[in-house]
Amino acid sequence: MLNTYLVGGAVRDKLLNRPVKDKDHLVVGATVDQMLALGFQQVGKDFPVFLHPKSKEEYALARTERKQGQGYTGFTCYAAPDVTIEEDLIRRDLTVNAMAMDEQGQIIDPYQGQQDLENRILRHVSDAFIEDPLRVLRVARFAARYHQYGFTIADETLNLMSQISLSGELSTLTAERVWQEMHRSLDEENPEVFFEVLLKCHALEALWPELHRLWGVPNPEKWHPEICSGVHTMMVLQQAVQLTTKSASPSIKQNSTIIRFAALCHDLGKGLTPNTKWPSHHGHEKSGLPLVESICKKLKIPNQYKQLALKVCEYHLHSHKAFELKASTLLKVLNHLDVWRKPEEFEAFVIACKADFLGRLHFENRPYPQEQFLFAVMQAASSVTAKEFVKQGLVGVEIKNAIAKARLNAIEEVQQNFHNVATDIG
Ligand SMILES: Nc1ccn([C@@H]2O[C@H](COP(=O)(O)OP(=O)(O)OP(=O)(O)O)[C@@H](O)[C@H]2O)c(=O)n1
Repeated sequence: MLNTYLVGGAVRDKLLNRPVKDKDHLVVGATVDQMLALGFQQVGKDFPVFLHPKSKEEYALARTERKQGQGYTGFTCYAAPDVTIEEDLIRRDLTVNAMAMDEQGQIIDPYQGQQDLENRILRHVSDAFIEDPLRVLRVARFAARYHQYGFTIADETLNLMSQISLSGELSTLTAERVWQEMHRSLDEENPEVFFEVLLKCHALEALWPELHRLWGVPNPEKWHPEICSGVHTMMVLQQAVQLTTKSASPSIKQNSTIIRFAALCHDLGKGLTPNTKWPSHHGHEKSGLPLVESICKKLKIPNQYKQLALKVCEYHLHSHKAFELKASTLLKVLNHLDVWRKPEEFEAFVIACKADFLGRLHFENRPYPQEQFLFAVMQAASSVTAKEFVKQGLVGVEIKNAIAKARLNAIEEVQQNFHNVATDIG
């Protein structure tokens, strides 16, 4: 009979009454050969992890880990029947992740994880915490996820996270791991907490200087009572969360992390404004584009994320000023956004712009009639297609010109219909 325990996130989330996604099991006192003889399938390359023959859940042999080399690689692990459960649990990142549950449902908790769970504290288990720089990002992500329950990070743990960040070790993490943590954080209810934690522990400046530069960059008080561009960006991110959950359309929910990423990047250009020009940021939409490109390249971010982020960065002010734009400018923007081929991306674009508008102190509950207007403009313009002009016998460039003209007329009609709304907000 194997001596197995449920460990890690499954125990933590069970105690928090949250749904358990992955069940990880720990096996104490067994050998690789015993596991194979019982029909388990070995999957781990670096240490002995197996899949259960029926449930396919993960079972890992108890192990200790020592860091040998630099960075995220360079661990030597020792897995053998004499490794105790306490020895396995002490190598883990947080006390709330270092609990085990035996088959009778009894909790094994040598590092006071339950107490920290009750006190809503994310605390490292031992000094070995600093051996793994990924933990800086993991703890920031857990802080974002459990913020809703009132969790905060213990001061000593935050100090260790600063120590790791300032040591330069974060640069040893692969792009994929970093993006995985950022992406998972964007999917949480309070992704802004992820970035705020990274700011506090000096990881933001090490990982994304383009984003870090926004803190301390002022905006005009009239439009941005919160003043700081970094604070504004965090408020926009939170608005993007609100707009991509609950009552959002299925396609918006499906693209929620793409929209949130675009919200995060929309004002990067403000970090480049010379301080002699503050608090105005003329041209920040264009100057932000290479910064968005650079973050996406560094993290090897999927193309869909980059495409929307670039569009929101370049055209968010056009969205806010939609009622003041000429029909020809509106048509140009629709062309740039390629709404004819990507209508769903346009919906995502408008939501990200709306998050920017609402993500300001005291603006949170304002209406954003630009949303309805832009959809009406898009729909009217999209309803014009080549078909009718082909029927009339037009060919080549004549068709192109006729479509453009008809689209302009359609947009002007929508402008007339929205005339009252436009004068109200003007
Ligand atoms: N860098 C890491 C990665 C993992 N772990 C340990 O391995 C467990 C399982 O890791 P993982 O599945 O990545 O995380 P979960 O805690 O299960 O969290 P999530 O809900 O995000 O999957 C963690 O609870 C933690 O005990 C760790 O100590 N340090």
